[in-house]
Amino acid sequence: MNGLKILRDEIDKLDQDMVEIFEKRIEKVLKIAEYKAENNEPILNENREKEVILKNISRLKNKEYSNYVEELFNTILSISKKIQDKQLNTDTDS
Ligand SMILES: O=C(O)C(=O)C[C@]1(C(=O)O)C=C[C@@H](O)C=C1
Repeated sequence: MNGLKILRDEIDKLDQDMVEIFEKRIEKVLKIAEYKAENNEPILNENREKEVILKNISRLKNKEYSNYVEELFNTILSISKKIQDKQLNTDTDS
């Protein structure tokens, strides 16, 4: 096995872990959507989003990646809101 193959296999494993974690995160996001629907809370919580981004930037060993982690979490948060919105609207329609 050459070096490139080894590295790609390692990336594949990390990607697999990320997808698993992503699905677990979505499960929690869906539960929060339920809570929000029951308590008439809006999907968007800007303060919480800022907290999530800052907390995860602070976890970086290499702060040079700060902007990338911010970009990553903005994407994750945007997906969360899409999923919550879809769930809430599907529930209302049914
Ligand atoms: O914590 C919440 O209120 C959520 O709905 C979860 C979440 C997230 O994905 O972390 C999603 C949307 C909100 O704007 C903030 C955070």
